[in-house]
Amino acid sequence: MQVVVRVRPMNEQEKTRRYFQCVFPLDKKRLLLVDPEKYEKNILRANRQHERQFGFDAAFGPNSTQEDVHEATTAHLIESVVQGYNATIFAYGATGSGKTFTMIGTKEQPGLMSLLTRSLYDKIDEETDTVQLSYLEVYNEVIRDLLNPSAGILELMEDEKGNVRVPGLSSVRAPNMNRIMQILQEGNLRRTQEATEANKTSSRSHALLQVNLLRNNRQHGKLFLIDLAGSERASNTNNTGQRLKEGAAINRSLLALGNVINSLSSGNKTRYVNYRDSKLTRLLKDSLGGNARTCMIAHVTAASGHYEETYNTLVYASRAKNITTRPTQNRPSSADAGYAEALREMRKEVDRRSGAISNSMNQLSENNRRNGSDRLKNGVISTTPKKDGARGSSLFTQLKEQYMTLSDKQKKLRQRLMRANQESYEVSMGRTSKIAILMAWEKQKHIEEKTAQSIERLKADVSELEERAEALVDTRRKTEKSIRKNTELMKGLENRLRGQALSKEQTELVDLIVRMSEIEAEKISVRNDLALHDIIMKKTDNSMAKLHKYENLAERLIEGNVEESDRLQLEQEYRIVKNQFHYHLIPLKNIQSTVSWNTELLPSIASPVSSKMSSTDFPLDQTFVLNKKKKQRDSVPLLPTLQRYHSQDLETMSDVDLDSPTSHHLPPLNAF
Ligand SMILES: Nc1ncnc2c1ncn2[C@@H]1O[C@H](COP(=O)(O)OP(=O)(O)OP(=O)(O)O)[C@@H](O)[C@H]1O
Repeated sequence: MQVVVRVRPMNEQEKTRRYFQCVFPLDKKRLLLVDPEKYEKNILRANRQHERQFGFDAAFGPNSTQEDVHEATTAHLIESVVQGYNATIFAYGATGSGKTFTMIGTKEQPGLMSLLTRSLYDKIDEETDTVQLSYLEVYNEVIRDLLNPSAGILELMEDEKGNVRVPGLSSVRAPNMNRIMQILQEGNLRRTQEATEANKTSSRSHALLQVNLLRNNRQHGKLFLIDLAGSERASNTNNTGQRLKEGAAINRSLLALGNVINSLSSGNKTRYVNYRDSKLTRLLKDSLGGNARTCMIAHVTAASGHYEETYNTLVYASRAKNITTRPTQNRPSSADAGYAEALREMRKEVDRRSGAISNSMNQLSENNRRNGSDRLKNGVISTTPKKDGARGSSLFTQLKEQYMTLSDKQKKLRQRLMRANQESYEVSMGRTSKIAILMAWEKQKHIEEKTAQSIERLKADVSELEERAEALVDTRRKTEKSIRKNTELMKGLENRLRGQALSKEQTELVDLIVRMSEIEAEKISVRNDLALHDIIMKKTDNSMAKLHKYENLAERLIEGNVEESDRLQLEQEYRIVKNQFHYHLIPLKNIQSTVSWNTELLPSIASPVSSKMSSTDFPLDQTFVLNKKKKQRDSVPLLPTLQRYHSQDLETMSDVDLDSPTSHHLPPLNAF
């Protein structure tokens, strides 16, 4: 985790109170904090150490600008997001220390939320990338959608992949920078703000802006920007009543965040990290200990009157510096890069050759026109269009355009097939887990009413998944039919094109566009395989994380030096994690039988695109084209027949390797 500190300048009120500067930037990374007591003549404390140095990844003094902070800390994170990583930036500090100023800023001095999203727009490829925004606040442990306040109170859920989600949270497409600014402004107006002693417009909630980067409509990179509520103490802000209550809630989540930071930074890998204590830590789970690139911007004021908060913030930030995260890319984008590169080159080549052919044909047509008029003069009219280069050329060009249009349609159909495949995989895995859980519970003799309700809900989930699976089978069938029909049309067009090709250039152009269509199909195939692999890897990673957690809990319980009150909670957690681990493994164990098919209409790739695929030799590589044709399979792939779940089917699922369920071995019904 990158940790930086920003010192805000003293304001008029602080100057009137005759506070003096007590934080001094020493250089670009270090700060000196001077205890105001140094200047008081207190004999009892004369020997106390009054100065302390702190070192961070960067330190910004009172005169730093928004751009300074952005350039030195967060600008490079955008590069990571474009490459497919997740990044998180959060502003920490006491009330009035400048968090909202840094994150949101003013119209004249826009903050990181605008600067970062602007640089994101500069870097993305508008043809393939889309930006989506979600904006929520956590106030008094309640989550609200800042973009759609009528959604009411939202809940937090952890899905079976361990990802934290907020169902019902709206996300809006942000086509340009102006729209982003408008969205942010609207959202900020809805944020819970009140005047406190310490800040006239104090943000009482934690605000989380999520910027999603979609590439070809799939999740690619994610940016989380978080403006935390002030870490003040109630006594300092003279708050009472509602303010005191929310102060406690703010402190609870910040305390939980502090505990998480302490556990993660202790260097003890087996130390238990409790994210569950607050909504904030649950939301930030993936960003703190997980795979995101994280930057914390701690804020302090330079004024001596806030020495205590400044000291606490700097100690908090120093601890956070010890947290290490392991950023992982969302998807290895390089595996299909060879195909993308080859296609780009081929497209250029097609344009070049088409241009050359149409030039020479225009020339030919001009000559024919002249000859024609000569012939007319002599009373002779040519009636042989096949031999007429100009007419042949325009038909050739038309057929070529038609072929390219069909090829484009084929690409879209294949992409649809790929999406249906991926979703089928996910649906199948989810269904297997859920059925295994149901089986375990239905074997129980005595079921309480509350549990029975959960079982009913789970059954409803299973039948929803089954309906979805059936719909997907239908989509696959229809799409495959269309692909097959399209393939025939393309084949017919290819034959007509070859018949029309009069020159070597035209024959080569036909080879090229046919090959391009094949490479497009291979590229989609590689992507499909990667995505399926990714789904399995994520599931495996998640199970490994559960295993790790399970081991940690087991070790702590075995060691025995746990307080009695903690022990009960630990034991309960241990049982939940143990069961989660067990049931997570089931779809992985059954992966072959669960989803053994892959579509044969996406060509199977023996080896990744080879270096010999250069723009000069692949288009005309006839042997390659012929080999590929021989390999093409025309049999219809068998789709697995979906067996719907009925409780009497329990015994038929014997391949699910379950221990006989006991009350200690029952899977949590709602933890998935
Ligand atoms: N670096 C800065 N330069 C100039 N003014 C600043 C700076 N940082 C903060 N301020 C000003 O200080 C005041 C308090 O800042 P801000 O509202 O950002 O604090 P905060 O930490 O978000 O407080 P809270 O937690 O209560 O929301 C604002 O008027 C803001 O404009």
